[in-house]
Amino acid sequence: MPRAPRLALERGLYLVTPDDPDRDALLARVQPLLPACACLQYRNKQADAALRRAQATALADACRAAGVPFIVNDDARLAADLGAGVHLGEHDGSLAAARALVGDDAIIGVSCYDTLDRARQAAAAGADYIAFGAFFPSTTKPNARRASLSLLRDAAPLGLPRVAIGGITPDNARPLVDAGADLIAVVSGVFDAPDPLAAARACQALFEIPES
Ligand SMILES: Cc1ncc(COP(=O)(O)OP(=O)(O)O)c(N)n1
Ligand SMILES: Cc1ncsc1CCOP(=O)(O)O
Ligand SMILES: [Mg+2]
Repeated sequence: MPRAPRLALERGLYLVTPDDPDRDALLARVQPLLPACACLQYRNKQADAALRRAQATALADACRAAGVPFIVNDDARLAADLGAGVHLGEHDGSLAAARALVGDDAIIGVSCYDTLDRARQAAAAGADYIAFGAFFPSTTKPNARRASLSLLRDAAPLGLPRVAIGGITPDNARPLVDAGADLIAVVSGVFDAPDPLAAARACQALFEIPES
């Protein structure tokens, strides 16, 4: 029987934060975008533990107020302390250890990169979503390994939400959605856009069913 996450994951934009060195500045960049997000991930690969905790706490409060599921990258301990979900990559510990920390109701997402085998293992271990990518060259993570579109289709029988990541913009995301991505995870395609709110809305609009 599948577990129900605390806040159900809707299809749409999975916004991921850039490496901002300031708590209030990051909050000011993210907060206006929350109405256009299905989900937010706090990711900061430059910050020390104190800044990460301060930024994650501020974002967790903002997400709670906006009704947006909140996920912490890499750090299940921090996620557990904030009542958040956690995203785990291949170097971020086991799903079982994270589950023991965050509890049964929290969302745990797993990076599956370019392999269906990893997705099968994540599904069997109780992941709440599986993430594939990078689908395009990424300035945020230039050395990310690349994935092919067919993976999104091939992962459908696993029955979990499929997340696509890596170099995604409102202009290149359509084929990912058509191939079955339930969420598109985006950093620079929103935050580096001339108008981040317009970019976020354009990503979210890709999931809207056109009126007939
Ligand atoms: C939604 C989503 N997908 C993939 C990743 C990448 O995770 P990981 O491989 O652990 O790399 P880092 O993000 O930790 O550099 C992600 N964070 N989110
Ligand atoms: C964390 C991560 N994993 C694969 S690509 C990537 C970075 C995503 O950022 P961007 O949307 O700017 O390419
Ligand atoms: Mg990681």
